[in-house]
Amino acid sequence: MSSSKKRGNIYLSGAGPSAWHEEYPVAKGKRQSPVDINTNKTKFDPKLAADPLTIRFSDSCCQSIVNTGISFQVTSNGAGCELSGGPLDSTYQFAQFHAHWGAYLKTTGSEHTVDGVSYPAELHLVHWNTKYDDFKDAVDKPDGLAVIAVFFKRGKEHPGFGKIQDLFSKIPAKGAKVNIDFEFNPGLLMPPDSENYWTYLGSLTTPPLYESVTWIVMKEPLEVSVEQIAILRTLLWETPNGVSQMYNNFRPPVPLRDRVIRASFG
Ligand SMILES: NS(=O)(=O)c1ccc(CCCCO)cc1
Ligand SMILES: [Zn+2]
Repeated sequence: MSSSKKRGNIYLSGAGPSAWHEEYPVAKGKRQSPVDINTNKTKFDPKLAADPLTIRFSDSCCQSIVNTGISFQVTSNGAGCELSGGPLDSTYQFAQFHAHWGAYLKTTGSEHTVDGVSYPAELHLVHWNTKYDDFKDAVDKPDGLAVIAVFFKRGKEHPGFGKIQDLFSKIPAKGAKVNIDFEFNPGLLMPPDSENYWTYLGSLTTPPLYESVTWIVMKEPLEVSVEQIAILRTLLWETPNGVSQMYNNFRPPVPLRDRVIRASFG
């Protein structure tokens, strides 16, 4: 078994994201993610406001949390959690949320950037198009997924996210999974104003990098405390030098190519 396979850390094995194209040629494709959102080049689209994005979450949709080896992932059966309107032509069902973050005392961490500026972390709420049978069927289709991205910024504590972080100690290693036996509404993780967003056609930001995602990037970040950002790094992952704290599990922005990022606001 090659060391990169044994140490399945896609960010630290070999040259990391810049080498992904060797195994996944689509990494150099025409609709890859994440991207830098240059606010001078985004285009307001009144149609996005005419048919408002409808985001529905429920108290009973989060079932378990797992250490995927590259992030935490809260998995849902999607009950009562659906996304429609805005840039979407059909109903998408919630499947899971996870996040990406940076290193101690660094400003990087998010995957998307805004005018070249990173946030310390970025949350992804992943949904699949219900025109397909299930997530697995949808995951590699051009209109298969819709992901809501929420930037985290340092500020006041977010008790709701803290409830999820309290479970991190129970999933110390890749593959570890525990049930969530309390009500948690993922809507808690949306910023106060979720009317203003950017949207563009992109991809998964980790291998297999399928070009199947309609991205919906919230303009307003969610405030979490500096301690909560630090707690993200208490999750553990495998590295070529053994098990260590999980951080820098983000892909840096890739070229926008022939795409325009639309804004739901003027
Ligand atoms: N960072 S992301 O939101 O683009 C994202 C979402 C979902 C997956 C899972 C792909 C499973 C392939 O079988 C991978 C990445
Ligand atoms: Zn992600």
